[in-house]
Amino acid sequence: MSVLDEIIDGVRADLAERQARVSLDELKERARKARPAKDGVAALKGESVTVICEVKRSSPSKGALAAIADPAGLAADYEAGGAAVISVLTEQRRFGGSLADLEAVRAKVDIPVLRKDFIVTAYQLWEARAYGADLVLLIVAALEQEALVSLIERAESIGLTPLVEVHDEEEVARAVDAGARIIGVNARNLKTLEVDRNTFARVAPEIPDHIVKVAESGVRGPHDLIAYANEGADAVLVGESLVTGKDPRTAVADLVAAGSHPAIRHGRD
Ligand SMILES: O=C(O)c1ccccc1NCC(=O)[C@H](O)[C@H](O)COP(=O)(O)O
Repeated sequence: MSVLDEIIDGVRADLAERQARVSLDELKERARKARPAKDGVAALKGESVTVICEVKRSSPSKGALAAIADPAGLAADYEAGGAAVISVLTEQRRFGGSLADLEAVRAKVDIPVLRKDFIVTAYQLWEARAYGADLVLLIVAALEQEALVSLIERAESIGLTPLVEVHDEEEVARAVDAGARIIGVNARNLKTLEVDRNTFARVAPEIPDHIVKVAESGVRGPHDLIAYANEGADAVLVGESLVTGKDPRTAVADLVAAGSHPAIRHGRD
């Protein structure tokens, strides 16, 4: 069984517990009262390369990364540094996240918030909206095509912007066919956990121009952002290097400054 399959087994077990406690109708009612969702595409596509900053306590590949007692405070630092979107990992078993983290972050920042999890049912989309998310991650490798199409449509219909994650050319074709407006190319293979920063350069040319392109994982600092930008990234998603660094606000500001540097060609020349 791959790491991704193991994670999803755990996600399904935790999901069943939540579904037994909270009805879909209750979630929908809560979602209706939530602040209207912000536009994820508008937040990520700009003149400069934008930065999605992640609240990530631990990971299957590295174990414990950072205690993060105050996820909302960390998110506020990210926002002050110039982040375009905050990514909140809500998976509990392997990443130490929760819906409470999502809710706390949403209450603190004004920029859009991404629910980063392993979404396999519409119930999780309603949870995302009910707890204040504006975007949701949908992982192509975790979903049959019919489910992917249906979750993208449902997400859009309730105001969520899906960030559709791929790792190879075949998954790009599936994401495009399914109607993705934002595609994230993850340098991390979720089945082996290997990180290959060449993945974006190989896979991104298959993504049509009108789709927002996000380079995910393995960004250690401005030099990696500049490399991804020159390969056509509109945005980067950064977790580990921010949560393990000493000064997240300055680290984000350095990334944002690199993203607007005139040396970046990024289809703007
Ligand atoms: O981070 C992991 O080990 C991981 C393992 C299995 C599935 C997903 C995983 N991470 C989710 C992500 O994609 C990253 O948190 C995100 O792209 C940020 O990556 P990084 O900057 O390398 O922390």
